[in-house]
Amino acid sequence: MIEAQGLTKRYGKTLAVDDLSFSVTPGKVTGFLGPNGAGKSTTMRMILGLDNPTAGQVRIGGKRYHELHHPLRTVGALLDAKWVHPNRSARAHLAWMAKSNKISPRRVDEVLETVGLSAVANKRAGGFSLGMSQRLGIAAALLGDPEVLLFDEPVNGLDPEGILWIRKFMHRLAEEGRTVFVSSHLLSEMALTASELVVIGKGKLISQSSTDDFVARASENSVKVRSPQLDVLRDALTRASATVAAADDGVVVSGLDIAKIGEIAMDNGVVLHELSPQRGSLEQAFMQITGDSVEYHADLEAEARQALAPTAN
Ligand SMILES: Nc1ncnc2c1ncn2[C@@H]1O[C@H](COP(=O)(O)OP(=O)(O)OP(=O)(O)O)[C@@H](O)[C@H]1O
Repeated sequence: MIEAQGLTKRYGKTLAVDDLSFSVTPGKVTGFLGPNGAGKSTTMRMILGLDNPTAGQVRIGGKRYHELHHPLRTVGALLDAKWVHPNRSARAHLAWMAKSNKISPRRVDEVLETVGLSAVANKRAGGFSLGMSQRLGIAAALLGDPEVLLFDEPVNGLDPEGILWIRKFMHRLAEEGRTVFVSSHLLSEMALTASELVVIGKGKLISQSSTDDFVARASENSVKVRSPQLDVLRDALTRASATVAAADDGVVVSGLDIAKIGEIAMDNGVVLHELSPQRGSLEQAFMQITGDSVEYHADLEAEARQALAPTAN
């Protein structure tokens, strides 16, 4: 469990993180999203005690990072996959980390096996591909068998196979009951990986919710309708103040809920071939909620406006 309360970080005039409160619970993959410069890396560094908050605090399992007796046994992190001595082998790198953190050397071969690097364990890490380096970084994060795992942009630059591997691996860690907190720019990938989202903009919290709710709240409520009597239906729906737009082989209706559209069709003796809710993508939701030049929706409007407003207030 990670809990941030009023977390704030100022670098000179830049307010990188601004009164941020959120929680990340075990047993799920929680995505950490925000436009460039939103403050994600700064937040992760504060969680890991690499940066001190200007105000507020963040706790892991109820403790600040500096209060943890064996930090690597509580929280593991992948921040920079290339952070490894290039001439050291993968095994030597992990053995050095294990030793300096009083972790059993047996764990080294276990984690190499877990991330599928056993066959190259004695090869120079400097010669690793990005995907292999990411796996080595993940192995290092797993060394202390921690309950909490943080990954900053773990799929950046990976090929589809590498991305799929990371996605499945995160799911597995969450299924084991761990707390998995992962930032990424790849929204479509995040939609498949994370069931929960913390979204920030300009250092402030915009939303914390399930991924499904985030997309649903931001997507305009619209319904796809197909019918052999579209003209009759279009007139009836328009009379009921719905907006009807042509789409492929049918129409997309907004302004009425799906049940009402079905009832209007029935009242007018219209046969329906399709009546289905339309869902936006995480990309659309993200652009809508974090972009400056768009109309915000429902209850997110006030939160998003506030979060995206200039910070000099
Ligand atoms: N050490 C630092 N000194 C000064 N300003 C910093 C420092 N680290 C971050 N910042 C500033 O704080 C803000 C947040 O940066 P941060 O790297 O946390 O954002 P981010 O969401 O991780 O962005 P990206 O996705 O582009 O990596 C930015 O305006 C950045 O320029």
